[in-house]
Amino acid sequence: MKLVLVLSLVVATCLGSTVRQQRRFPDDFIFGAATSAYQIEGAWDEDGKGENIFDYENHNFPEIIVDGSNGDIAADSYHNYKRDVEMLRELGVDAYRFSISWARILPTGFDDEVNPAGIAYYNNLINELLKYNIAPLVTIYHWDLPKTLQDLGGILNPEFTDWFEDYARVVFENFGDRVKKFLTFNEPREICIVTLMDTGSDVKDKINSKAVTTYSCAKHLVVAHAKAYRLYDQEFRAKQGGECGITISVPWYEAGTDNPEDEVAAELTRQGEWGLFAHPIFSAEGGFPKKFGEALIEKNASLVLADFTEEEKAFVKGTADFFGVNHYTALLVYANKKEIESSMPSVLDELDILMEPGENWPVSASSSLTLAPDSIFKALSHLRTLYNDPVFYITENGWPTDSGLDIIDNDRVRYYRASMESLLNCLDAGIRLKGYMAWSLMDNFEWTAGYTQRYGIYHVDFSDPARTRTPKKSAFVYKHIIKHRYVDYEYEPDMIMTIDEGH
Ligand SMILES: C[C@H]1O[C@@H](Oc2ccc([N+](=O)[O-])cc2)[C@H](O)[C@@H](O)[C@H]1O
Repeated sequence: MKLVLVLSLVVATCLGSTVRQQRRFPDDFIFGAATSAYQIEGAWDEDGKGENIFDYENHNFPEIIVDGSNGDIAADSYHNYKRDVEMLRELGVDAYRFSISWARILPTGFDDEVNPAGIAYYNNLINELLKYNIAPLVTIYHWDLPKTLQDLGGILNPEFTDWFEDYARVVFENFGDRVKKFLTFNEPREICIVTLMDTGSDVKDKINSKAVTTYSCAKHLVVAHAKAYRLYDQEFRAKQGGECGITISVPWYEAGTDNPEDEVAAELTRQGEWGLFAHPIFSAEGGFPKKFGEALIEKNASLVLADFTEEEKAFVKGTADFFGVNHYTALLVYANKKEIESSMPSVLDELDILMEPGENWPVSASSSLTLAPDSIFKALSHLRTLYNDPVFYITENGWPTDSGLDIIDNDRVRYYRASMESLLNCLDAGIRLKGYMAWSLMDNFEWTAGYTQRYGIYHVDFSDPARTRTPKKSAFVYKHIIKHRYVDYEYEPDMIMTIDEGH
């Protein structure tokens, strides 16, 4: 009897692990890789491109960047786009997420002067992708605002919403016949809470007025998004047949203990960090998250949450065909425990909250970025409940390593495999997750970290004028997952890259 019990336990355990190992991604799950214009293109002033805020900042204030570098040449994708597409074919991906440089197609930021060379560049890239059945997923705005518009107040100018709508029209008109998925903005949270602080001429003033700045920025940004979405809906969708969404960065904020106060603090953090941007678009209520605003006021905050008018709420609500999620990491949240002022100004500063990674979570080359357990699943489960089960795409997810030759990037492989398990957990739970974009296709200019952090699954030699690209171990492992639709922990690549049939 005992023997039978032991045997059935062994069989059940083996079956359990076999089942776990063989969990598969459905055939229609979209795998891809992502980049953004300023981070890879280079050719900063070539063929009529206008200056953007990063050209200006990084040329004039190089001390902001860890290694004093800039994106003038970056991975030189402006001249290497055919090699980029070849890499995508090697990987066997279904989609490529890239962004349009606003100042490359509209050098002054306004739509009265369109740069034909800029349009031609993106046409060439899109056509090259389509030649090999790789679907373009286009981000309209990935942070690189034309300098001319920044000089007029940038996103804080209420007219920004019209400038963006005009720009989006040029994008839909020129590329929408072939591009079937658009993202209006990449990461409003970072635009309004982080990069807004880095750009423009008077950084200190901006930090002083950070709350007002964050809320106006958030409002202008989601209204601009809604204008572009409604424009697509009314003038382009019927003939082009595509979809339009937005990408929000969603780190997972988890209560540090079972204490209900920590759960309240965690939810306030979620709402203050990404709810400010997701709630107006995806919630049934619309506008800024009410509970978050009330909590701020209760704490005698000096800030008052300036909400949307009823008309604005209705205009913005429901303006996304899908929810793009950039997800990298998680933090544990503790109420009433803040010991130090955080270096990054935040609308949460008024609340007494401590956030830190879990003790045993592996840390990457970026100290704030750790491998947190099952955080994609936790984040998407929560978003699904809050926002009535939207369709999701993971539009970025990746792992930084230090600069250097990290071709055998085992840490990145471990991270990607953990992410894949978390994606499969989402699919098992019935979350409507349709695709995943690895950040990044190749090493690139990592904002204030310059070239000191590498996220690529292809290495780029930045000392080589040709910017030679070499696949890392993670590229082979990702390719294997895409091809076989499951995570094979036994797989050790031979490191010889080829293009398989069909691509
Ligand atoms: C590496 C990429 O980073 C993206 O931005 C973020 C934002 C927030 C987090 N986070 O963990 O909270 C991670 C990355 C950005 O969109 C992309 O351009 C890359 O730089």
